[in-house]
Amino acid sequence: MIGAFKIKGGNALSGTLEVSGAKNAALPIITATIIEKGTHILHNVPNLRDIGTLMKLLESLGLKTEKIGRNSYKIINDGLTNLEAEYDLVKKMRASFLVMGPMLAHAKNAKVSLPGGCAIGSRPVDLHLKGFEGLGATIEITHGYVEAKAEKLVGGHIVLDFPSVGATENIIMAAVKAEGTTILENVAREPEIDDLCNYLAAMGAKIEGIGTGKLTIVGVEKLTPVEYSIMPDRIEAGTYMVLSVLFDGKIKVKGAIQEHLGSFVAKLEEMGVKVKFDGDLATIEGKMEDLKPVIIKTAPHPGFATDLQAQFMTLLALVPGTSEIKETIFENRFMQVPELNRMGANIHIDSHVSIIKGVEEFSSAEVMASDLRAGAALIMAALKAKGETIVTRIYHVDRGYEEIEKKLQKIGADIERIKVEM
Ligand SMILES: CC(=O)N[C@H]1[C@@H](OP(=O)(O)OP(=O)(O)OC[C@H]2O[C@@H](n3ccc(=O)[nH]c3=O)[C@H](O)[C@@H]2O)O[C@H](CO)[C@@H](O)[C@@H]1O
Ligand SMILES: C=C(OP(=O)(O)O)C(=O)O
Repeated sequence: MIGAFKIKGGNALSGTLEVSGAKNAALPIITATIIEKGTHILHNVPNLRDIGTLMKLLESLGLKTEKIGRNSYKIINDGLTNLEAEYDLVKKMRASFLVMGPMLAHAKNAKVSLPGGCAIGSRPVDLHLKGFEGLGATIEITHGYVEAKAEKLVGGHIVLDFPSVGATENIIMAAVKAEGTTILENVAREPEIDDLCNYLAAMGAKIEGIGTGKLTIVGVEKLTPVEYSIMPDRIEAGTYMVLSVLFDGKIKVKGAIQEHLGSFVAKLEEMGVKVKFDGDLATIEGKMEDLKPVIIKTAPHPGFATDLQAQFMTLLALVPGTSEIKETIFENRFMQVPELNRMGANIHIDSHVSIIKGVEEFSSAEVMASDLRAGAALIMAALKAKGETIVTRIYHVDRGYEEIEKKLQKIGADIERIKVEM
């Protein structure tokens, strides 16, 4: 038996959806607690499967983790008792590889299983490893594990070939306690990187250039554990804003930070949607029947986020005319397409481009979530489709959306968590 959502589409949804803490900020920040001994307190941590997996990994390394509130954790670091992050935990989630930089910073020694690829792409880690080498570590890869060691970490000048989010995070965390100054160029500028840097800076790390493509990190001897609250999830916010467009703007989104959503909002506006922000409350104005097709290309931030591509496709599938989405970050991130087509969409993949011809409506079907954002895209299609849709393999969705069915029920959705035979 496997978890699924049973969704009866067609209900008129309205109300306010609240965004939780950002998964993609919480995960690196949790790994950063490995760097320094002491008691770390984190708030606004979303209740997600990925968070549970990472806490287990931290425990396996010798840290103690305790949930001290609905979205708060106490992480006690009395020193690492194990310097090996095992395949069983790392394979469940790519972000597990982010323990490597912190372990190096803490113990100058780390053995971490290679994460391998996943449904959306091959997801290599060569840039992470080059960065560690640039800080003086030696790297050995044997039997599916990466072992990194250093007598001491020393500041270096590292220029990334590509602004990789994970590599930027891992290298920053390794560098904050390295001896001397590290200059990191062509780094990723995703808001989650700023959140990680702000967290490290709150602990006493010296990082200049936060929010830019060049970071200068002056190593410090010691950090001081602090209490920190994770930023809101801009991908969850974007997902719910797409849902709002699908329901003619009847849904407001609380916890949407305008500066995090620039190119996404620009695309909505190009389609004819008006987006207003009152603080962190986003309101959508526009009717589905008036929307125009658009051409989208995913890109590193501040470009259009790959993590919003699948959800946006659900919207474009119902917009008259022909839209296009080019995916440039991951080689296999159109897994939602055959499933959306099973629900009546007219989408054709030509290499890295999806050509989307708008249809009038979706029809209900049994469909399968292949990955996290594809799952969200299918749930939204199901909420629009007449009849009953079953979305299976929702464990993917649980990796990244906190209590999605409860949030959707509150705005009038007929969605229920069930078990089905697979
Ligand atoms: C730039 C980008 O949009 N990154 C996304 C990526 O981050 P994530 O950190 O997972 O991925 P990266 O940003 O590292 O990868 C971006 C690209 O760089 C390549 N690469 C990466 C590391 C490496 O060592 N070698 C290498 O070649 C990858 O194959 C990929 O094509 O997935 C996350 C989850 O979906 C998103 O939140 C991030 O926004
Ligand atoms: C694919 C995602 O996450 P991860 O990098 O953890 O696989 C995502 O957040 O959309």
